[in-house]
Amino acid sequence: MKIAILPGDGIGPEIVDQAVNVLNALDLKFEMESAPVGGAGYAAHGHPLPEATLKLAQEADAILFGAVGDWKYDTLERSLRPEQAILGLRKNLNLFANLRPAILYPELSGASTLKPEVVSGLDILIIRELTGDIYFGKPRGVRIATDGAFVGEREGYDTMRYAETEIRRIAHVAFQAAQKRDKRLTSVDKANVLETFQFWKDIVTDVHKEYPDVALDHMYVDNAAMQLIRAPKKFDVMVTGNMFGDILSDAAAMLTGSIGMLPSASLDKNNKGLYEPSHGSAPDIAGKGIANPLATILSAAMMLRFSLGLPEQADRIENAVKKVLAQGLRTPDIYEAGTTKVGTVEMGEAVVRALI
Ligand SMILES: NC(=O)C1=CN([C@@H]2O[C@H](COP(=O)(O)OP(=O)(O)OC[C@H]3O[C@@H](n4cnc5c(N)ncnc54)[C@H](O)[C@@H]3O)[C@@H](O)[C@H]2O)C=CC1
Ligand SMILES: CC(C)CC(=O)C(=O)O
Ligand SMILES: [Mg+2]
Repeated sequence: MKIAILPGDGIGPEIVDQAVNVLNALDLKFEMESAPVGGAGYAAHGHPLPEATLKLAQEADAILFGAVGDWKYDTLERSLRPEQAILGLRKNLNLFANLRPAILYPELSGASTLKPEVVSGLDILIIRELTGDIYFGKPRGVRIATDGAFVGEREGYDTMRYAETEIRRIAHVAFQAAQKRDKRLTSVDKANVLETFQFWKDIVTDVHKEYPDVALDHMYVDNAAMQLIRAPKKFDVMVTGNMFGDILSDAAAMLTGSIGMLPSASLDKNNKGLYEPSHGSAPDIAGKGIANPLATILSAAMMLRFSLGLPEQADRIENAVKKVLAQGLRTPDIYEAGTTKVGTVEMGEAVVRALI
């Protein structure tokens, strides 16, 4: 089995190193090949998603991805900016289904900024559509306004759009995921304002006819953001578009104690996938050796479960993570008085030691 390793920028290489060590410690003899991506791809080959990197990703059975982005590239023209690498991989590989499980490990109930009783026992799944919406819609750009109150001025514009097929296929993923859990699905939209999301709501409602055993409700995204903080345990599975999912999943991350705890799987229709933490390249802490590698290690576990058909090995990694948390080891983002502060490498090494 071949795994493409794409560390990327900022803390990407630091956290991916730890996940690779954990995978190697399983002793399953994976074939792993690394390639530069994001700012690192631009620096090496003049493009954030070099051809050879895309080819490696296409040929591999699964992809382990760190993060891309670096302030020093923020002034490049958009097509050359690091973020185009992850957007390009998602689009090229048809990774339309992004699964972001927000689980609070009991040991971290005090690490969340919310009261323990609000978050303890939290186990929700956010399903984010990943290859459509305003992130990919065209046209987009900056132009001279030709109508409205600001005619003649420059205006920025993007296009929000969803095709019926795109909504149907993510709705099926969400209903099927709900069937395997508590059979409750919340579809998050902004149907009160946006045509795209009225259409989304109508299609999800139609797909629901095929899943009568799942209870479906609809919620506006602003309310959903509030409810996630007020009473997050009321949710089971949430499904939403690309942009709302991006924002809500970062909010959900804090329910788990830290964005450094939230893994993700981005899947195509055959469960080939790219696995990455939900966070970015964290340039503010890059190179300091303090990034939390657990979201990336847990993403590697998701890779074993969803793409490589090795659920027992995924369990091994997840149990090892539980064990190191029970041992009291904490990177600074999840540190509390009475626990032991460790760095990225020490945390990764502890997970390797905890594998049984
Ligand atoms: N999939 C990807 O590659 C993504 C890339 N980005 C890019 O990352 C760069 C930084 O973006 P930000 O908005 O700052 O988001 P970010 O997620 O990188 O960082 C937000 C905050 O969370 C902290 N943080 C993130 N991951 C952490 C970890 N594992 N351990 C401890 N603390 C952690 C950071 O230090 C920072 O204070 C930008 O260039 C952005 O475009 C952002 C999100 C996803
Ligand atoms: C480049 C961004 C769309 C990445 C991001 O924020 C995410 O996937 O969560
Ligand atoms: Mg994001």
